[in-house]
Amino acid sequence: MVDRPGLKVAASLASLIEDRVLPGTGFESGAFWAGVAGIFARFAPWNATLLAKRTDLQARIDAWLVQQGGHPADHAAYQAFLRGIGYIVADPLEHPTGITIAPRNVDAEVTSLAGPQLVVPVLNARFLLNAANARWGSLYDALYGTDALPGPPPGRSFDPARGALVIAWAKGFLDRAVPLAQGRWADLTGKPVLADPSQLVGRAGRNLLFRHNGLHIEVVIDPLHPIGGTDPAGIADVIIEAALTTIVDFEDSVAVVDAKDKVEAYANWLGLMRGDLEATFRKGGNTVVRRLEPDRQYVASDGSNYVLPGRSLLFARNVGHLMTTPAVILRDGSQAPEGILDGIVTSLIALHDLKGKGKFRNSRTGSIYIVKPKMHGPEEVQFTDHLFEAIEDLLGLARYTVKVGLMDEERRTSANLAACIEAVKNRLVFINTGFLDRTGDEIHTSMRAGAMVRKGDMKNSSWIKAYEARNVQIGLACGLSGRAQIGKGMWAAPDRMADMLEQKIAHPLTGATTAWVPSPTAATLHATHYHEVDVFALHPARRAEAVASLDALLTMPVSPGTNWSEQEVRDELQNNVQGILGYVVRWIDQGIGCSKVLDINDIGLMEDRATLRISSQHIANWLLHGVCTKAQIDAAFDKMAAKVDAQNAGDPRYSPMAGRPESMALQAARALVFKGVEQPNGYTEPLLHAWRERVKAEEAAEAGELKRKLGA
Ligand SMILES: CC(=O)SCCNC(=O)CCNC(=O)[C@H](O)C(C)(C)COP(=O)(O)OP(=O)(O)OC[C@H]1O[C@@H](n2cnc3c(N)ncnc32)[C@H](O)[C@@H]1OP(=O)(O)O
Ligand SMILES: O=CC(=O)O
Ligand SMILES: [Mg+2]
Repeated sequence: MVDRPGLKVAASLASLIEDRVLPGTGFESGAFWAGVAGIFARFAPWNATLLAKRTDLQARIDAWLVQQGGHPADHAAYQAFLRGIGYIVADPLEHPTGITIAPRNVDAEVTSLAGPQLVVPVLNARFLLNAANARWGSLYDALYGTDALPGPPPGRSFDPARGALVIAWAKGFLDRAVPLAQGRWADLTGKPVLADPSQLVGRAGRNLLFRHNGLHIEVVIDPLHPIGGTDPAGIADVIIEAALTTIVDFEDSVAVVDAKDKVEAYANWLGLMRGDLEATFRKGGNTVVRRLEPDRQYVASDGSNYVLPGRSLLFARNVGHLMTTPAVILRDGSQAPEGILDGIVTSLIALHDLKGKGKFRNSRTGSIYIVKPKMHGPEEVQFTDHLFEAIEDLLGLARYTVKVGLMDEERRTSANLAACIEAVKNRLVFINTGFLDRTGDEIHTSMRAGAMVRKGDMKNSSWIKAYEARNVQIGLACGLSGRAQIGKGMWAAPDRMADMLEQKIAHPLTGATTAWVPSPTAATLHATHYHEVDVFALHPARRAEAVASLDALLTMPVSPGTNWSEQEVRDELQNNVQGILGYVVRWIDQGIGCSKVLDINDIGLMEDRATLRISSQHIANWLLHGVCTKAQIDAAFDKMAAKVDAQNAGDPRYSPMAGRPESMALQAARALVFKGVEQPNGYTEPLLHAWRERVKAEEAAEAGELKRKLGA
């Protein structure tokens, strides 16, 4: 650690900031750190007070539910109780003036376009670059390489029958998005004549650029290409605008526990904001160097240049208010709140973009986009608003330059959504239903109400339907249409693209202007939904709907009975335990924060800290209410440890867990379940961090020992 005015800062972080971030921003290091110390002095105690309030409210809810003897039958009494303890506050939409958000200088990707939002873990430069470049994706590749179309997965050599299916699908899509004046794209043999010629907005060589619902589609015409050569119109590919926005995730998809990890994360964000991030890796026997794509150049019909962004608009998801970081130590010797540090450093780094110091532009309108997760209720959102004001003052930025994406993923936020929106109304750029964290919080908040329904049945609960509907309805009532995104949650089955194509169209149909996808391929396929549905045209009808009731939102997913068979209980436990172990073992032992983990049916599911929160809270709930015994959970851990070991047998860095009670990963996984009831809001971070730090300390000690031996 090195001393800086009012703080101790990890040497690696001080060096990143002073040697690589501050130069070019116009800030001098001493003044910068003094300003940072001032922000911590003001906001760290406030942050602690907010966390204490979370604990206090949860204790009151627990006590009330115990006193009621479980799920209260009387909705009115429950609401009155929640209002009495300050869990529910006054709804600004009930005020005659209502609220209309008013963010300024927001990019078109957020205000007036509807399309996919990709999420990418910040620690993986190869994925980060791929995500930023996922603004454009090949529809042919996305269809050919996934299960989007029927038939066996493609092998090494080109399968012409599958190729024909791909082309038929893509041309069917063009028929709907860019219809021809006569006939179908499949029958085209020459130049297309469009039903609406104004859809042709540019050309690049022979390629044609079309626009539909604000999104672009480039039809690649190349008769010399192996595919184009066999196509009657010479069409070699259909490239579509895909991930309009991407969230660079510092939160639930990464394992960041110390200064070294934080510096790596911030350095990658710096590379994105400066435009010089590179990743070199081996793929398919070749060395690949991946960089950010430049903007795309076309010629409009009047001969002028038509330039389109080559990259997705990037947001940084900071961590929430809960955790602290050893990267900065405050004057009283305590660790700094990590969310405050993230806010300061990610904004500071984004100055490189704002001041035009980078190779490319991220925000063309001069905004910094930060997603703030896991906030509980309006006071916590207001805290973020004030923190961002202080950061703007520190960095000499105009008020409301730093924008916020508000995750609606905790119950107290859903129950007070309009008040939360009001708290950041001048900087709000999205609301989003993070249904995974939200499910974890649903279980934890009502832990004492009774045994929850099975995990798979959660999606049919009345609370989740009300939650999803209210988010859109309240968003529209607060004027988000045309000003900010209304977003839907993650498609957590990255290999199930046929299912995604079938189901995720529901997101734009409900009025969402964006929805999360786990990969560039998923972004390309999901983008087609925003051609099928003109989301903005649906908004007036959605806006006219009555907002789903608060009572429905507050209805707890407690099972009406617990007479599950022994087999059903075993299946439920094993499914949850397998997900927990498969995810935790990589987090703890290898520092991997987001994984594709096989579920009990061998389907690879995206697991992150939010899905872990659900699984661990669910088992903790069933144990608390006697649906299962500790012995049954132990048996599930024994059986699934062996299964997860077998699934990872090909990984040379993997340490088995079965029969090894000393495995730190296994101990962490067990603690998440057996100490689940007492975890703050059911979060998994405190235990994950503690165990990962132990593994890192052990590895460092072993490395030191080896060095000593080699030196001796
Ligand atoms: C509840 C929440 O908070 S959800 C938000 C947090 N979740 C996420 O961020 C999920 C992001 N997605 C991912 O991390 C990954 O897709 C995983 C872990 C789910 C699967 O990863 P893998 O098993 O390695 O994926 P898979 O082998 O199918 O594909 C890898 C290829 O896809 C690309 N890819 C996969 N996901 C992404 C992504 N999110 N962004 C960019 N590229 C990606 C990789 O770059 C790689 O391509 P390359 O070889 O050309 O570099
Ligand atoms: O962050 C997203 C979620 O679903 O949780
Ligand atoms: Mg979340």
